[in-house]
Parts: sequence; C-alpha cells; structure tokens
Amino acid sequence: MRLGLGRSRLARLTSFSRTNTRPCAPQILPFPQLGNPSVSPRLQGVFPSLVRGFHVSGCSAYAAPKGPGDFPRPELERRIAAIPIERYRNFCIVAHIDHGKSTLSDRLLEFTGTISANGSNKQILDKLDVERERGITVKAQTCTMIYNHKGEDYLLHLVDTPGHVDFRAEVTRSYASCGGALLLVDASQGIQAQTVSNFHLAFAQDLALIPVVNKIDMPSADVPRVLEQMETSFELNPADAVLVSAKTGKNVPSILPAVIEQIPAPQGDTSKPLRMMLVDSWYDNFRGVILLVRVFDGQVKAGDSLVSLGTGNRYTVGEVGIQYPGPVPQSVLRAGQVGYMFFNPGMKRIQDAKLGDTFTTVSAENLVEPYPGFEEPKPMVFVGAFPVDQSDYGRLADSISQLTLNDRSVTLQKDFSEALGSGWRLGFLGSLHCSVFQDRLRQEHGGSVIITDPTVPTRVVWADGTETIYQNPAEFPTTDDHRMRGAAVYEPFVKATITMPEEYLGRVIELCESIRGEQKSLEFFHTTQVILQYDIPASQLVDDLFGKLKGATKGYATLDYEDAEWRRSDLTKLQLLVNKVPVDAICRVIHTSQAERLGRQWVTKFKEHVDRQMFEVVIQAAAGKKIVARETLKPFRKDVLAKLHASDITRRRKLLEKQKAGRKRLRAVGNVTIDQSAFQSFLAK
Ligand SMILES: Nc1nc2c(ncn2[C@@H]2O[C@H](COP(=O)(O)OP(=O)(O)OP(=O)(O)O)[C@@H](O)[C@H]2O)c(=O)[nH]1
Repeated sequence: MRLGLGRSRLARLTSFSRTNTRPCAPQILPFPQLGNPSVSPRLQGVFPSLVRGFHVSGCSAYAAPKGPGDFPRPELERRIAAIPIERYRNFCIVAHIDHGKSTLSDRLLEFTGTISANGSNKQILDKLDVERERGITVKAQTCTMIYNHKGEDYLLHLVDTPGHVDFRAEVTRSYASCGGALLLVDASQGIQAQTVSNFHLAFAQDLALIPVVNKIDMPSADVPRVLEQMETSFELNPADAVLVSAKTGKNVPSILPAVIEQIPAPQGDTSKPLRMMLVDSWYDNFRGVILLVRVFDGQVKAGDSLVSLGTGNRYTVGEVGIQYPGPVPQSVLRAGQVGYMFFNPGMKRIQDAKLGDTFTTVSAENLVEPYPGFEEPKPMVFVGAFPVDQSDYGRLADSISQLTLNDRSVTLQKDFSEALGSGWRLGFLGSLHCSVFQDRLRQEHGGSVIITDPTVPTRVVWADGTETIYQNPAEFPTTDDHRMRGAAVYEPFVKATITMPEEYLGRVIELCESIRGEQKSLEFFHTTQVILQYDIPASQLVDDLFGKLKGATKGYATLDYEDAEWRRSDLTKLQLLVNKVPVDAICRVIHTSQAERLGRQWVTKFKEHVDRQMFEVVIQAAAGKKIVARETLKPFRKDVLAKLHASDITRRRKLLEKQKAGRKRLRAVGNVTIDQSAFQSFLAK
C-alpha cells in the first residue's frame, strides 16, 4: 500500500525526513562459533554467546539449520534458485523501542519454519550479549525466509532494525535494502517519538508501509485509539491494519500475505553487470571482514574478481551466502537478494568496508554507476578512558581495539591527563551508544577503568575567520586566553521530539525551558497524547535528559532527536583546581549560567573523595579566572606511625609495604596526592 499524502502533509513530513545516518553500534559476530561441543551447531549459529571462540573451519562446518520445514543445503539452494525476482520481498519493521519488533521477527521466522517454535530460540535476531541484557536491539540483523503463498514459494528477506535513536544509521541502511516495512505500534502505548521519526525516514525512502498493531493481548490495549492515531498522523487506512500479538502468535500469519500483496518486489536484472551495495559489515577473527550486501543487478559467486568503486581496491570472493538465520553458504547471490560474503584473502580492515559503497566485477568497472553512498556517522558524545593502574595500559589498549574493531562508529584517539595518566578519548554517536560501549569495557575490566563524564564538541570561530572544533574540554581555551578576543563560540543543538500524555505537559515544558530549550511546535496527537518539538543544547541531551524526562512523566515520555545546528553561545570552561593546580580530568565546557551551580556541586563532591593530607588542601572550581566555588580540607592532626614503638619492625614493614602498594595508585596534583579511587568515585554517577 502506497501512501497518498496531501501536499501540505508531504511538506511537513519531508521537513522531518532529513536522512540522518548516525550510529552504527557494537556489532555482532553472527557466525557459528565452534569450540563447545555440547552446543548444537544450530544453536552455535543462533546464539554465538553460548560458545567461546570464533568460527574457524571451512564453510561446511555450518549446515543449514534443522527445524520444522528445514531443508538440507542443496534442497534449500534448489528452492531458492527456482524463485524468480518477482517473488522476492525485502522488508523491515519500523517501530518505537520495545514495541515488539524482535518478538515479531521471531514469530515470523517460526511461522516460515526458518527456526523451530519449541521456545528455545527466543529473540533470535537480538544476538549481541548487550542486547540480550538490556533487551534492546543495537545492531540491525537480517534473515532470509521461504514462504509458500497460494502454492508458490516467495523469498522473504527480513531486516530487524534497532529502535533507539542512537542507532539511526542502522535503521537508514536497513531501509535502503527494503521495498517496504511493517509499521508496528504497541496497542497499549500508541504512537511514540521513534514511531514518528522512523516513519518519516521510511516515508522519505518511499517504502510501502503496512500498519501492524501489536500486543493486542494486553489488558491495557486500546486498538481503536491506535488505529485513529495511525490515520490522523500518518494517513494510514485503519482497514489495512493487521492486529496481532507477537507474544502469543495471534494473527501473526496474516502479516505475510499482506507483505506479498502490498510490498513491491525488488527491481533488478540478473543478466546485467554486477551492481551491488554494501549495507553492513562486521569483523570475524578468521575470515576478516564479512560484508552484508544487497545485489541490485547481476549475480555474484565465489571466485569472482570484484572491485570497490569507493576505494578502488580489488578482491576475490571467498564465499557468498544467506542468513537463515545463521550463515548458510550459497553458490550464487542474484539481483534482488540480500546476503553475506567474504573475500579470500579476507578484507583486513573494517575501515575498507565503506557502508553504501558499490561493488562490481573487475571486468565491468567502467560500466557501472556507483551509488551515492551513506553519510559517514559523526561522533556526538566524547569520553576519556584511563586505566586505574598505568601498568594495565596494554591490556586496556587490547580490549579497546578489539571492541572498536567491530564498531567503526567509535572514534579513538590517544589522550594524556596529568591526573589520570595515559588513556584514550573515545567518540560515540549518542549517549546510549556510549553507555553500551562503557558497559562492555567495564564487563571486561571491572573497576580498573576510569571513564570521564560524557561531553559534546565545541566550535570556536577565531577573529581571523578560521575555526577549531574542540572534542576535549581540557584543550578548550579559558575566557582569559588572549586568542579568545574577538572569537565566537558555538555549541551543537539537537531537534528533540518528545511525546507524553497531556497531564505531564506542564512539567516537561518546565524541564525543557530550564535547560535552555526553545519550543518549536506543540501538537495534540489525540485527545490525551502530546507531541512537543524543542531545540535543545546537545550538552543537555547527554546530561541524561531522557532520565530527567522519564522522572518528570512517571516513565511515560519518549524522546527522539536529530542534529540541528551549531548555535552561538555564552560558554565557559569550568575547571576543578586542587591547591590552585587544575585537575585536567575534571573540566567541562558549559553555559556560563551553569558555572556556579556546577562548580559548587563539584567542590562538595570532590572533597568527599579526597583523603586528608599533612597540610591544608584547597579545592576550587574556576570559570576562566573567576573562582565560583571553594572548599577546604583540613590537615591531619595525628601521625599514625608515631604510635608505633621503634622495635615494632614487622608492623612498620607491613605499614610501609601497604603504603608502597597504595602509592602505585596515587597521582600527584601539585603537592597533593590523590588516590585514583577518588577520581573514580567522583566520576561515577
Ligand atoms: N503482552 C505482550 N508483550 C509483548 C508482545 N510483543 C512483544 N512483547 C514484549 O515487549 C517487550 C519488548 O519486545 P521486543 O521484541 O524486545 O521489542 P523491540 O521492539 O524489538 O525492542 P528494541 O529491540 O529494543 O527496539 C518484551 O518484553 C516482549 O516480550 C505482545 O504481543 N504482547
């Protein structure tokens, strides 16, 4: 079903629809992993986290999954080969976070016999450990299914997309390989912020949309209200909607006939030269980079010589295959299909796999037009990461590079702090992306890593018209710096879309105004639901705006955002000083109006975590030359060693050894020695 939208609505919608390819997140290793013989090859393919190590042996190690309706590999290939492109359907699910995309995907895989329905395969497409723990999708997943409709086989390709705003790039890329989407809305919650923005992304890409109302089994489900919302907000006809419960499976089978009838088949010509787009990629320790590709024209098989039109690099295809739902090798991928491939020898660096890049055969290099490609995701949030004990630097370096290997959207730079020693400055696409990465780092390193508060970049346009973008607040010049004369300072803003029940409107407006938000629009969705648009400083967004919104609305608010613009702003660098010496790890570029409040918070909190010294310690917060807050730590009165008798050698030695171990963890700031745990506790939320 195509949308027939009026001119004014179209104008309003397209104003939303700027393609924002932000994040791609920690990625999965979707290959079956060998090494745990007690786990069946099927489960190894589906749950990589069940087993240690990576896929090591030949492709024959992973057979086609065994389940109801499963076929041995030659049979699967034969059935796929017999399906013409007119009977392909590539689709995804567009929804707000938690509205049930992954659950519905599982049901569809069960229904088509791609996986068994015995309850052991829950959340097949959420494969990343962190996704299971947090119950959210971070990385888009794909799966091919075969569905027999009215006696004919159809090749369906389902992409499960993340709902969270940080992972918008995943969503956009998924849409590029699809002809249509299921617009899924939770019957008890109705349309939420990400339903709106994901709808606009899908609409901008001209996807055919099938309205699906999920969770109709819930006592709080209000189906008529959701249908009315879909009609008023998106002009989707309630008569086209499919009402389902992904949890119980009720009515899920009606979705696939709708997919076949309403979503167009992909266009493509197998006889033309190969034209193939890179949609996603991830790193496998043994294969090198694995590519997820959408073949537009031609076909590709193992042994073909390919060229990347983006980088000019040439490769020989090692294997092609489909995700079913684990990787199943195929002898060929044809126009219209989405599948994986890797090269032999493998592509070594994930940076060489440019998402949106066009590949063709070497012989057709000059015949094929490249696709425009996707926008490079740009980091929005930065943190510093330092080992508590500098002797751990090597170990931490290894695991950071391992994590970034599979997540091209994390930017990485070496950093040095006088207070914290050597470490890194990491850039992320949003706060969730940042916290997912932090969790993974902490899981591996426990308490031995210090992570500084998230910050956003700042831009300075100097008097001579040149500009500098500062990602590290420690490098930002203070207001009394002579270079700042005649300079203009800018901070990034985001366009935030917030939905909430009307009763919380007052509180949400109050919150947005208090963080320098500027209201752009206010719209009533339905008699009780409100959608608000605010331009908000990005620094406030990373300062847990979502948490604050949830607090103000008893958890009912939803938030989505996209980059807006740089705005000129009255910013200052707030620094913590210990006995007049700046602690470079504790420094932020903030709006001048916040300096005093934050300064007071800092000095009070830092005082709690610093041990007393033999002399007085003065803790101050300074904005430029101005001291905005101060606390004093009184000196020790007693010398603990003085109590010991001179002959008490063992006790003395013990004390000295303890002191020596402690010293390893101490950093000197001026004449004051501060235990690393003080920074850690201070920086902990
Ligand atoms: N009662 C009920 N619960 C459901 C239904 N569908 C999904 N859920 C539950 O809703 C929660 C979220 O489901 P998911 O499938 O993880 O949602 P999602 O949209 O994939 O979430 P993200 O991946 O984070 O975007 C889970 O606890 C599901 O069990 C349903 O039809 N009825």
